[in-house]
Amino acid sequence: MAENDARARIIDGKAFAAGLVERVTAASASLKTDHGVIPGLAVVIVGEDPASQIYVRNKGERTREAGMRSDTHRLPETTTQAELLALIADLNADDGIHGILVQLPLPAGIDSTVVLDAIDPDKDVDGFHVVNAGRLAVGLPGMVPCTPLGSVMLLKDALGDLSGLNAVIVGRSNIVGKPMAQLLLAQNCTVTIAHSRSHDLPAICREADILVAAVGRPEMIKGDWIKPGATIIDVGINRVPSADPVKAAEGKTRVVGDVAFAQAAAVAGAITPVPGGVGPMTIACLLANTYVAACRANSVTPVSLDA
Ligand SMILES: Nc1nc2c(c(=O)[nH]1)N[C@@H](CN(C=O)c1ccc(C(=O)N[C@@H](CCC(=O)O)C(=O)O)cc1)CN2
Repeated sequence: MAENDARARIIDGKAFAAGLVERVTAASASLKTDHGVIPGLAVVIVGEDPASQIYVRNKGERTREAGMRSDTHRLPETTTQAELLALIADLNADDGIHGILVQLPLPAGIDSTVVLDAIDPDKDVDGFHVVNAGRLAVGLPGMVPCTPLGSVMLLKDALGDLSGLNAVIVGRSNIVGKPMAQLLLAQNCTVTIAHSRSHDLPAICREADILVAAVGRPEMIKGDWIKPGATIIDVGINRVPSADPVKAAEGKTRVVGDVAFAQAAAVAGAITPVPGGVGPMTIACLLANTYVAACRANSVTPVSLDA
């Protein structure tokens, strides 16, 4: 089979995310009608990072389209940590705001751990607060990080029951790798977290029924690292020069994942594309978390957002 003869099923994260957003929109409308509550999300961005500006604009648009309140706080690059913490304190105290998100990365000089841990854990719709990491680890209800949450939704939709499957996660970040491991453990998978220092990474990956790539290295995971029929979740979003040398010389770029897609798709059973796989689930899950936070703040039982 030629390298680009894809035979894996393509997991359409864009379509799944659109369905989830529809369900969140309907649930939020009922929350307003039945309880007079409009979910409110505050997004804080510091500095001018161009990619972050786009993500934040998209979050604002999606939030308003879902019928929620959206406040965006754009702070200059020169903002001090104390000023940012003061804004977070105000948002923590604002009863109309149920979700607070500080866009990452933050400028050098601001300690993101201190900032994220200043957010009220019940408003921490990113699920990055240490209290939410702890809740996830011990199986208590909390806020679950959006990218891992969306990835598990895609896996359950693709495979049904995940019990007993071997899951290998490549990447040990606090915002993807570690919470992904907790979520897959909760689904009764046998979980391995591998990383750049793991010995014989290809051999570890070849054991995976479910392979989650979250390393941030363009196309690092090759086709011969993949067990035939495995399900691949590619969390990577890497901007690289265009494949067309003329366009590349003009500075044009394209987005690729952490997995060499064509090679992997020739071996895997199912795979998320980049773009259009896990990425769209991140914002859809952010809206879902904001809806759930608004329900909890008003002692309302959230409706199921399952498909
Ligand atoms: N506070 C947070 N900061 C950041 C997060 C986060 O979840 N919380 N994640 C990323 C950025 N991000 C959202 O903020 C994000 C990135 C990418 C996508 C997405 O849908 N990507 C598209 C491709 C986009 C492209 O072509 O450039 C896709 O995969 O289809 C959504 C959200 C870092 N910061």
